[in-house]
Amino acid sequence: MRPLFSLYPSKTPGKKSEQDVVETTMDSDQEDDFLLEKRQNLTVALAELPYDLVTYLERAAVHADLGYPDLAAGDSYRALLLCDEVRDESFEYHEQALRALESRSANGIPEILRNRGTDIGDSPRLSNGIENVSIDGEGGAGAGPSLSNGIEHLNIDGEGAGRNNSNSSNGIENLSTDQNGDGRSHIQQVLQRASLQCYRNLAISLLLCGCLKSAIAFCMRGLDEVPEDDDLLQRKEFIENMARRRLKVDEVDINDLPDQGLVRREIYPWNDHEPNRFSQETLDFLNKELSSVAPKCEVKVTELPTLVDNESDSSSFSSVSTNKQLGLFAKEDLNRGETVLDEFSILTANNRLKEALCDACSSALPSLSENSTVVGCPDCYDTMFCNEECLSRAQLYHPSVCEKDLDTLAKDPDPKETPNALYLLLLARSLAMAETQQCHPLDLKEIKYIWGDFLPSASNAVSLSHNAPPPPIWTLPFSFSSNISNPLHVLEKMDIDIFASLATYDLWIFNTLYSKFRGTASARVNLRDGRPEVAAVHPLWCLANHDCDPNVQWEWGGQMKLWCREKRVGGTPGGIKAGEEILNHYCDIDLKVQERREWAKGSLGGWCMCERCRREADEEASNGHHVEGLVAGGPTEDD
Ligand SMILES: C[S@@+](CC[C@H](N)C(=O)[O-])C[C@H]1O[C@@H](n2cnc3c(N)ncnc32)[C@H](O)[C@@H]1O
Repeated sequence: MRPLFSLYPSKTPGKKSEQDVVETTMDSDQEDDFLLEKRQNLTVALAELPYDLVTYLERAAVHADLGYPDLAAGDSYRALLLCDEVRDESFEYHEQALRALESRSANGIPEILRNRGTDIGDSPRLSNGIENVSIDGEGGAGAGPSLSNGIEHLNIDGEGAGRNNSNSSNGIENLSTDQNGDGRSHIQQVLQRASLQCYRNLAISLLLCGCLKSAIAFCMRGLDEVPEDDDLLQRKEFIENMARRRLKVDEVDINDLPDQGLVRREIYPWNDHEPNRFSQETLDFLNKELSSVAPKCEVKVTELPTLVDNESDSSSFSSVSTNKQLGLFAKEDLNRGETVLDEFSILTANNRLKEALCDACSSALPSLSENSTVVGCPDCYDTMFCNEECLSRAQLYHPSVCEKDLDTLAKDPDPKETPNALYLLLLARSLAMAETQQCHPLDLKEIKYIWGDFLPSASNAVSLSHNAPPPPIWTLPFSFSSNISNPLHVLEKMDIDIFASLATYDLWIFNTLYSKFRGTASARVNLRDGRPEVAAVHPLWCLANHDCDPNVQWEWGGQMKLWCREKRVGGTPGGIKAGEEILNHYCDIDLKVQERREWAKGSLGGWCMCERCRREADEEASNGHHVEGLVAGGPTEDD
């Protein structure tokens, strides 16, 4: 694994020789181990000194070197918030943040904030180490942006082509280091350097995540503070140029810039909450949970076809490769119409502000007639539940959000923001569950064992070599607001100290939660306008795999219910024999094969390869029908 970019200045001047590249490759594992250890030490340091913005900036640099620009942005944003705390005496953590900065600055400007011109000699590298971010192949024959995730293959080139590399040109160097030189205190100077560094970090790291609008917004905020900062000016220009090409416009309106990017979806190397999903211990736990919810079913390890998203990868349907996952199986025969699973979950969310939905299970509230079972929370006026049972279940999350003014969060969103808003609300619910139960969010039993659609860290890594292929396409949707600012806003509303709670509420934890929700949540649409309004994770229901010829049917009211189908597709009688897999359906099975497969690309992660899909695709092909998406050059992710 190699870093995508560096917020630290590199000590190596000039371009790498071939030998350097080989040596770097050979050492990259050791380098990663070193960086991971450094990350761990900085995380421990932050637990001890949570208001130390310098340590946040140090960890941002390590995250960047490890190739996680999203995590670098998260640390830089917390550091920026701490800059505000230092600046404003009336802020809650002012004293702590000021004392931490004073202590870190006692021996001069902290290393991470120093001008690196002296470190790098004649190197054209600028003090933040980004040096020269260029779009691969730009200006070359036929070359252009190559990735759909907004990163577009950013390369670091050792030469500062066409840039003003003067050490005194980037704003930071213009600040006097003389304690009394211009009347400002030493601390104020350190603070100004720090906040400028935060803006620079946020600009480049959010750009690398594909969040161009937020990246440029931070450039502009930084330029408001230090208008002459060459570095920010260049980043802003770079983003504008990239946006002009992507949007194919001459003038860029910041409001039109893309802000939804993609980041790495993986079990982070330091995540020790993720269980071995195939261990006997996990299976025993899940089967115990299943015994009351689906007494005739058991969870087992199974092999599923590895889903692909184009014809060349799936050239022979007869030789489909498989991968190990979990699935739900019948332990006993199940008759037609028989209930297979009946599951309640409090991991639900709804995005309607004035809709009469139960806060716990998100089903429509019964009417408020004389004998209505509807009850309100005795401590806050607005929160309603179907009945006493839902109120009692709500005690597993509601106390930490009761009267906390979170009712309007992500409600009635802009239609194109609806899925993100629902995922944010699920995240908020999981944080409330964790806080109320005093449990790490990743250890909640509703979350710990669910599928996250993670890729191995190695396949997410980005090479820095000059000859490297394009970086991998990351798969976890990411935006500054959904992943960084809004979760912190939720925590603040819950009166949680966002600096002192890193062990439970760090950005990598939010990303892991989002990965799991995106892999398992179901949504319900409002029948009046067809828009998704409710989302939920049912941790046992979501163990059942998809098939376009399902043997069960599902419905989600207050509970998620699965029952055995009367008939299979094609009219054969239903019924499930002991040992057979419970085959759920995630899409409308009345769609044609190509439509189902288009849907599955987004939702399953590739073309559905179930027996029915393969058979119908073969039939269509032999009838000479063009099957959309099954021909080379068919729709891509960008479409
Ligand atoms: C909700 S989970 C289902 C349970 C999952 N197998 C587990 O281990 O927990 C959905 C994921 O299961 C896999 N999956 C479900 N049905 C599949 C199918 N018919 N073919 C291949 N993979 C499938 C896909 O990876 C999908 O993203």
